Amino acid sequence: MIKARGLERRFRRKGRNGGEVHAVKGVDLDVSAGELVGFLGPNGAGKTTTLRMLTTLLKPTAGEATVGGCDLLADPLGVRRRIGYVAQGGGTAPASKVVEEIEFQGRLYRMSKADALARGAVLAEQLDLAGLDQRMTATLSGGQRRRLDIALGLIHSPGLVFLDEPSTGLDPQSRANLWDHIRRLRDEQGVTVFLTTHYLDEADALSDRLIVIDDGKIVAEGTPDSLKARVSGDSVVIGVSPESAAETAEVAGRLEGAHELTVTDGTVRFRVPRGDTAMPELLRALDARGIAMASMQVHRPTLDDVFLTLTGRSLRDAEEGAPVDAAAEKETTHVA
Ligand SMILES: Nc1ncnc2c1ncn2[C@@H]1O[C@H](COP(=O)(O)OP(=O)(O)OP(=O)(O)O)[C@@H](O)[C@H]1O
Repeated sequence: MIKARGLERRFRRKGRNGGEVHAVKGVDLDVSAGELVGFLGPNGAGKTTTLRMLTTLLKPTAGEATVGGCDLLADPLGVRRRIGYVAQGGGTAPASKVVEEIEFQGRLYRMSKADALARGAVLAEQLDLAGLDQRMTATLSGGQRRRLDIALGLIHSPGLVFLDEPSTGLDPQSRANLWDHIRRLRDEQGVTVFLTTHYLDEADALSDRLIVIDDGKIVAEGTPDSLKARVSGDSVVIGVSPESAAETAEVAGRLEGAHELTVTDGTVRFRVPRGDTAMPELLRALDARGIAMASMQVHRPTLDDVFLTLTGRSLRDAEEGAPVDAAAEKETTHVA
């Protein structure tokens, strides 16, 4: 469905300070039909720029790709006919009725009014929007508006849909509901889904496969579980009194495979291959020395741990350090 080789995009910064931003630095992608792929990275990593290239909205500075079986550079129209694109923030006009948006989107794809409305009715059923066609889009809830954005992106029945940050701005319940709908698009309609996200939970819950991008380059790829398996061991955090912290660390350090040991005041942190089996042994050893444990947490590795292992930074820290102009020139309309 998607095959990209060496995709690159540079931007020239406007203004006196000028300079160049190398937003995407040679990206290779392979996505098969029926996959639900998450494209994960911090703000400013190059996700939207990659997506805009793959959807023909932005010309690559270098590289090549086929999307939906059509060559990106030689046949952009063919690509557009075969894909749906739901931009960050969507593209509905607040003063339009839902039915008008559906008709308008159908017209962009040269569909007859009757065909657009018939397809709109099917999508409304699938995306839980039935009965809302006479509502002004401004009166829809965040979740309903996001589902309408997706319905508009699917009006021409594309086999591949690109979703840019689909759940941004939604409350937890609407996000979970939207994830359900996205999963069903793939499971029940067979639509291939390529979505960008900087939410670890979204990437984890939704994607069959994750592609992680940082600073314009792919830094990892695999199922969420296989990526987590790259982080060696469970993370353990033990709380003891500050006076017994050093001795606790010494005991923990003797556990088989214990590593990344640190001590701060009364908190001892380390990683160990199997936290669940190591803990009883540690408890017995501390007990024998008369050390009382005040608290204990054992965590399976998270995608944030994966990102930290790969880049030396936590995904959240990377977000905080992201450039502020990342939102510049974001698309807010659907591909026509
Ligand atoms: N039109 C533009 N002109 C100049 N720089 C740009 C332009 N578009 C993007 N950039 C820069 O390219 C880099 C990648 O931006 P991009 O929007 O692709 O990141 P992103 O991973 O999608 O981030 P976000 O999660 O915030 O959407 C950033 O440094 C951004 O500032």
